[in-house]
Amino acid sequence: MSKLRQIPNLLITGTPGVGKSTICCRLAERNNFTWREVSKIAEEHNCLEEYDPEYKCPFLNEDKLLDIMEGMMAKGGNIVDYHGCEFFPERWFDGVFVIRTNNTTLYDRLRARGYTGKKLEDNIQCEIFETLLEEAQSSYKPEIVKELQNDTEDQLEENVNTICEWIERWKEEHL
Ligand SMILES: Nc1ncnc2c1ncn2[C@@H]1O[C@H](COP(=O)(O)OP(=O)(O)O)[C@@H](O)[C@H]1O
Repeated sequence: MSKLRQIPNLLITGTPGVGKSTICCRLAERNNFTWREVSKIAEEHNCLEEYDPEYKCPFLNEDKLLDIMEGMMAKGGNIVDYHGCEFFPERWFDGVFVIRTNNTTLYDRLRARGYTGKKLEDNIQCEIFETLLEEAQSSYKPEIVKELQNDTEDQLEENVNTICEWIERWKEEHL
């Protein structure tokens, strides 16, 4: 599938609060790419099912979501934003960026978002145990997975520049 694409598809993943949306929004603007917020797509297309009382969030019907997204991904130019990565088809992505944040910074961001109790603790643990990094490394070829630290405004700027440069390089290599 990637051979048919003239512009790449990217996956921006990481624990909630690491800065995925912020990065995706800037990337989409600078590159004229489409930002695909998976949680929003799932909500808009009724892919969310019964509520999980423990995690205070609904279950995702992954098969239904993938069917809906398949057509969107065909042409390239998509930036997919989600706090999970193992259930997407590997062929969808040319680059997978795992965004990381140090624990105390992430704690403050999630508290500011209103997270408390188990939900807060589980997300901090997810970051400490590098869950999303491992998930990405076991789901995609190592050469397309990159880890980016995103604690400060300077790093945010740097990360957006790094990904923009990566996009330009990919385009040159796939002319
Ligand atoms: N590099 C950064 N430096 C400072 N604050 C940041 C940075 N990246 C994101 N933030 C802030 O952290 C919060 C969570 O970011 P967000 O993009 O919503 O994360 P995610 O989409 O991964 O859940 C937001 O308030 C955002 O403004």
